[in-house]
Amino acid sequence: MPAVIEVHDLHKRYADKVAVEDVSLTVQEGEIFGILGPNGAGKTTSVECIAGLRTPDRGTITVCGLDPHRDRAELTRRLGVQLQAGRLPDRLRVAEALELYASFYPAPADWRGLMHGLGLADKARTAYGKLSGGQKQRLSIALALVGNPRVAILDELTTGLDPQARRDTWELIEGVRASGVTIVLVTHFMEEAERLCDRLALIDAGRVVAVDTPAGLTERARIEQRICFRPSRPIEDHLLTSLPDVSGLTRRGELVVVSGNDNALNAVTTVLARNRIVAERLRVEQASLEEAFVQLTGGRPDPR
Ligand SMILES: Nc1ncnc2c1ncn2[C@@H]1O[C@H](COP(=O)(O)OP(=O)(O)OP(=O)(O)O)[C@@H](O)[C@H]1O
Repeated sequence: MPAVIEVHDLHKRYADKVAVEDVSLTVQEGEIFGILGPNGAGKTTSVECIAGLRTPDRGTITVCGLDPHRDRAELTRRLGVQLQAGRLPDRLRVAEALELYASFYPAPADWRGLMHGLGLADKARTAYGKLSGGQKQRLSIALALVGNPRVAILDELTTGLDPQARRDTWELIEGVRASGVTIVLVTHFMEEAERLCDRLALIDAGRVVAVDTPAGLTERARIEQRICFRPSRPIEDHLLTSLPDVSGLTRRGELVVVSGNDNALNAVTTVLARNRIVAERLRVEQASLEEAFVQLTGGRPDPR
């Protein structure tokens, strides 16, 4: 698959603050590429440089073979951008904004279709200043897509949306990807990253700490599984902690929680069976992308 975005050694500082220390990444055609990281990691600065909205201090960027800074006008026709701080004049109505933006492009998307797809049809005549935060957010997504871009950069796509609107937006984005658009998605939501992204870059303190599929990142963090159960009869800890596949055991009330490697479940159930103990309410908790995030970046995802 050809690369649509290539970033090498990106570096950007604001006065005395280094926002991006060293970011290199490649986005392939047709993929949804996620950028994940704690607050202040440099995600927005990186995508603003990719979109040509900021000039890097160092490093090279190409988007569809163009230099985002030098070839800005040319790139605008191929790139749709939804950024965190997007704002429109308060009196501009939803349909007017979409029609206006569509008129900037040689081959725009069907703006009415986008308006319907994003649940804004009944707000067509509502002024921007009267929209709720979630409606403004949906309009900014529609405006990013109205030019029929080859590449779309979406920064915090669903922040501020309720769970249903968030799921509807995910479906819309999957539809956009199916039509061949390459998408770069900055997100704080692990569920969103897992559901939508083919690959993810984890950024921490201005550097890329890992690039992988969501499953690959989880695996890379080598997080153990946890086996929780209520023993039908008392069990002594050492029967389980002495197993080579088990690394720890804690108790939560009546529940026993055993952590260990991939084989721990097998080993634990064998010991239980041998001791005629039934594991009631047995549950295996797998590692999550969120745990991988915490382990790889040392930070917590912002739950906004
Ligand atoms: N215009 C600016 N002037 C000065 N410092 C800035 C500016 N924009 C961002 N920064 C700083 O640069 C660093 C990276 O910011 P950036 O917005 O790129 O991070 P982020 O990963 O997108 O964060 P968030 O998840 O909170 O949106 C932060 O420390 C931020 O305070």
